[in-house]
Amino acid sequence: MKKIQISPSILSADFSQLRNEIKRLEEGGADMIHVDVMDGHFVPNLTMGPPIIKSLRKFTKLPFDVHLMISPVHKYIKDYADAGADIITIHPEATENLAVSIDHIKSLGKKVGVSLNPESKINLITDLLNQIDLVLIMSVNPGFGGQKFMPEVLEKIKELKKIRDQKNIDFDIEIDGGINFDNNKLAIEAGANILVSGTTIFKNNNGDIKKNIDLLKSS
Ligand SMILES: O=C(CO)[C@@H](O)[C@H](O)COP(=O)(O)O
Repeated sequence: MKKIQISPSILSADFSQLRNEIKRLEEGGADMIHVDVMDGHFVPNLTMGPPIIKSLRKFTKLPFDVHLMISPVHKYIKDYADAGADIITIHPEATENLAVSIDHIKSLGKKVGVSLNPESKINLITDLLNQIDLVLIMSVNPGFGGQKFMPEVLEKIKELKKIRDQKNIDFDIEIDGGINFDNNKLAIEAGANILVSGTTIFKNNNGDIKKNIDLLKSS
């Protein structure tokens, strides 16, 4: 079984204190830092671009797990790679040619993630799974933190895990959206090994990040 990892989403952090928030996440045992990039077009919200990632890069050695919710995405991939992203995750619907965008991310020396929205089917990526390092399953419609977990996506995770076993290939399964101390177990049992969480990590237990990360990891 793969090690369970936590990727806290800084969408729920105090933006005026991002450097300190990242330090708190590092001290609290985060395995990576999840950066939600939104363009107000692919999703109905605007967040951060490469300069913010670049300015934070020097303050942590943790990998930056960058989720690009932007369309068209292809021409911006290099900017995020140059800014210091370690994992670059894109949506199949946001690029004209998913295989070409995957190759581009690899050519920049970065790990490739592909994300599926709740309504997106696995067959969008089945043929490319052997090229992908991470599949990010959205358990909310992307755009905002603090939304309600959609349990129906657990079936998609089970199916992905089955395909991974059958094809004997290796990729991480990450889940994102509404993850809390009740559904973390369901996500892990279904096959997810990386949990993204914003609200639960930053807001629960008076913002005790270490406690919240430990609780999310224990299943
Ligand atoms: O990308 C998104 C939302 O679009 C997520 O990364 C959320 O930011 C996770 O936040 P919570 O649902 O845990 O509050």
